[in-house]
Amino acid sequence: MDTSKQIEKGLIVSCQALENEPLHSSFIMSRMARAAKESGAVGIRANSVVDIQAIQDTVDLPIIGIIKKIYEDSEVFITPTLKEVRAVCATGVEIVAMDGTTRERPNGEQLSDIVATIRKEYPNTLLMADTASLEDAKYAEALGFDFIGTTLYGYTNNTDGENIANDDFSHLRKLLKDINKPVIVEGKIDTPEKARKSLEIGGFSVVCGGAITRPQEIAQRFVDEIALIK
Ligand SMILES: CC(=O)N[C@H](C=O)[C@@H](O)[C@H](O)[C@H](O)COP(=O)(O)O
Repeated sequence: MDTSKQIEKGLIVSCQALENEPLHSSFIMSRMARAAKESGAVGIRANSVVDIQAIQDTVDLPIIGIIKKIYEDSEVFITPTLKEVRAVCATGVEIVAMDGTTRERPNGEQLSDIVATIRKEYPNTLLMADTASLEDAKYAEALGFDFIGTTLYGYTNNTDGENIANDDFSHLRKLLKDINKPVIVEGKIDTPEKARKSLEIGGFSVVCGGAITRPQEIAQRFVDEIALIK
């Protein structure tokens, strides 16, 4: 089945727990993915080859695969170099997501070269650009990405402190005006209402992570609310 059709107007659940998080475990991430599927999610986003493989063994939903890796010489950390992009593609995921900002990449690599190489080596893998700004999104669209994600809005120096829901989703609205490729809304979508709004405005699909799969974030919201009565 066509991956785009499968994920259109649906919920993609990001099942990620880094080494420093309580649920860091491929087994647990695979169970998170199963729970997401049982709830009607249409796709999964996952970090690392081992997590992707565990999830592939557990659910038959399309996966957006990434590898987070820190390099000393760059702020880019989501599937930053050709090496990680290749490793994600080799798992057979339907979509590989990578940093799609205009920032300098590790080892002086160019995003245009990575895209050209991967299109040749993995012509069937769809490419998603994790962007932070309208400028990034235009750049990624020009490079031929299949999906533009809002993933890094609020997470770069020039967007620090921003939130996708601010000002009635003004950033998303601007993107949708200027970008023709499908926009996947991701990052800080922490309520069902925000997820619905993202799609009503014109988002192609919506990715939710922490609000579903990071219990420490979920519990914190309860604790913070309760603290208000003291
Ligand atoms: C900025 C960054 O590192 N984002 C990562 C990208 O894969 C994940 O840590 C997020 O959980 C994911 O984007 C979903 O977002 P949220 O958890 O806010 O729903």
